[in-house]
Amino acid sequence: MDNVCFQQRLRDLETRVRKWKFLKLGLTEVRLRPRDRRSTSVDQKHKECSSTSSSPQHQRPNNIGYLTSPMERKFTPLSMKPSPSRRDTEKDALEFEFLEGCKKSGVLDIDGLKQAVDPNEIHIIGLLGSGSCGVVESAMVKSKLMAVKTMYKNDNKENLKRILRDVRIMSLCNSPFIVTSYGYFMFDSSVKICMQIMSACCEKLLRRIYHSKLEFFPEYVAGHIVYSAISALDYLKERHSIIHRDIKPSNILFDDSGNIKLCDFGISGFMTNSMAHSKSEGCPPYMAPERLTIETNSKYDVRSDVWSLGITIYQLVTGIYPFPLNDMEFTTLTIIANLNLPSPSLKGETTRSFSPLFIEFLDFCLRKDVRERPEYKQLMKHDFFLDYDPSRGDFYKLKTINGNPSHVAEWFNSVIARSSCEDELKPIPNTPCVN
Ligand SMILES: Nc1ncnc2c1ncn2[C@@H]1O[C@H](COP(=O)(O)OP(=O)(O)OP(=O)(O)O)[C@@H](O)[C@H]1O
Repeated sequence: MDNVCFQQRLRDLETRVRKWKFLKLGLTEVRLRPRDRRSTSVDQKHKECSSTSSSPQHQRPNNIGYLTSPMERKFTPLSMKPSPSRRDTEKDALEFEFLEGCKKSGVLDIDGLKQAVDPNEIHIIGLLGSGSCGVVESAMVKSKLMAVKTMYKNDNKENLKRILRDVRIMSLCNSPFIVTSYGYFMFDSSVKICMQIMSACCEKLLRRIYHSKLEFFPEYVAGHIVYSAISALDYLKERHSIIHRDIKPSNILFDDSGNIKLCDFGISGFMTNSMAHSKSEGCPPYMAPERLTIETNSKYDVRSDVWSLGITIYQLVTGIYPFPLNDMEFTTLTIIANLNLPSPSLKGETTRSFSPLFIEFLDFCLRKDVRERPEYKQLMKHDFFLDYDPSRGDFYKLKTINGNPSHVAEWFNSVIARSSCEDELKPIPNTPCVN
């Protein structure tokens, strides 16, 4: 018998028994909802779990119940190991990548200093948000305030793929428009990514604005988001041949100095010949028409992220998700995918006025027919994008004070000051990706 496989199975068995003992000891477990693509900025259940403990050792994953109890599992004796020809080679490769990744586990690069960190040195402070793959918490590590994303590993191949992709892409990226990773920890049943802490995502801000009846995102803030997001997406494409595939309000983050960065690479993909070749999941209400159409959903390019950014920006400046949402997600997706139905446009917007340049830019992003939708390089030549490019000197719309983009920071801090953090938990009616 292949020694590596035997050891792997033994390790799996040990892990299961350990988790089973853990459950038998009577520690309470809250089962995670079945996987869905919904992400909420703050999940009350997780908040309760995380606030009870400050040690990561006691932060038990809350999804282990239904997937790991040996009582519910069909146990395959070691002698019945599938023959090599029937083995899932992709899963083996992922397990191998996981084992390789373990070698760098616990080595954090904090402010240019690489250091080995013990998991006990992660002191959790509070919950920042949660998504379909795990929770994000603020934590103090070696006197540095960080965001720590914990993703729980199970036997599902897609789950492992997603975790490894997030780790790999976060470690690769070095852009001022992407959240910086300090390093990661890999355990038998979970992975923790330590990253730069941000103040709030656009979804949280939208909820605060909506419930406190403030003005939705002003055009100049939208311009700043467009500039930062397209710069990040173009960097991912040009430098690493990566497509994000999950652009939506909860994956665009602000810090209180007004910087805007992308996060969450769990469903990003590597492209060949500039094309993505996987249907992969995403958040359907933000998916481009070509990703919702059977003939084209396994061959699309970065222009599908341009669409998702367009929908996100439309929602931020109007407060409205531009397609009718009802119980039937299918109906919404059919409307998006139907090229004969009109695209959303700010032209018809009567409650607020926007510049013709902004309206035109968003109309380009929201062209339903992908062949008519521009790529990043074309969008980066558009005057609306150029207005927010700081390297354009006098033409730069956001005049800086002492080198700081003060306008965005001022707007962000005034929204936070004039709204309540409880509002971050309250969904907005007719908006996707909320609980
Ligand atoms: N670096 C960070 N600093 C502060 N908050 C963060 C950070 N990263 C993530 N968050 C918060 O946590 C939320 C969930 O994070 P993330 O999207 O990475 O999780 P996920 O499980 O991959 O979710 P999704 O279901 O959207 O794919 C974000 O919407 C954001 O509010």
